[in-house]
Amino acid sequence: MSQVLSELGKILEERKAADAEKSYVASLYRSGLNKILEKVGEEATETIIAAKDAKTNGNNEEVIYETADLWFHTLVMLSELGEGPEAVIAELERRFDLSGLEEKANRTKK
Ligand SMILES: N=c1c2ncn([C@@H]3O[C@H](COP(=O)(O)OP(=O)(O)OP(=O)(O)O)[C@@H](O)[C@H]3O)c2ncn1[C@@H]1O[C@H](COP(=O)(O)O)[C@@H](O)[C@H]1O
Repeated sequence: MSQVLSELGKILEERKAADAEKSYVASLYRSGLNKILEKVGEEATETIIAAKDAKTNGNNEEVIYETADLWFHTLVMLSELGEGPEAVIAELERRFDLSGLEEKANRTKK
């Protein structure tokens, strides 16, 4: 797993005990799951807009920035639910040798 994701997962866990006045992540935990989900929604929308703009202007800088915001907020969401980035990495690893179509067919069988 990416060292950055792993380290960030640890920091997010540590921030559960941090002062919400001094830490953005702690302030999100204090606000609760609905606020975190609102941020995930906001960042997803901003990412979509940035991707459309990138296609038009040929510059990917903004879409990379917004995608980082989106990934970050989804990691905070998972952390709030007691999960870390390793769980998502493990799920992606599980899918490695499966074609997307096969994986989708397996999903509907569940
Ligand atoms: N990777 C990030 C990261 N990415 C984005 N953000 C914050 O996410 C917010 C993005 O939301 P917006 O763009 O909507 O900004 P905003 O208008 O201030 O947000 P709202 O007031 O609307 O909630 C900004 O405040 C960014 O600073 C992040 N904040 C923290 N991290 C990581 O988390 C660690 C812990 O952060 P703290 O808890 O703040 O110490 C940091 O060391 C970083 O590694």
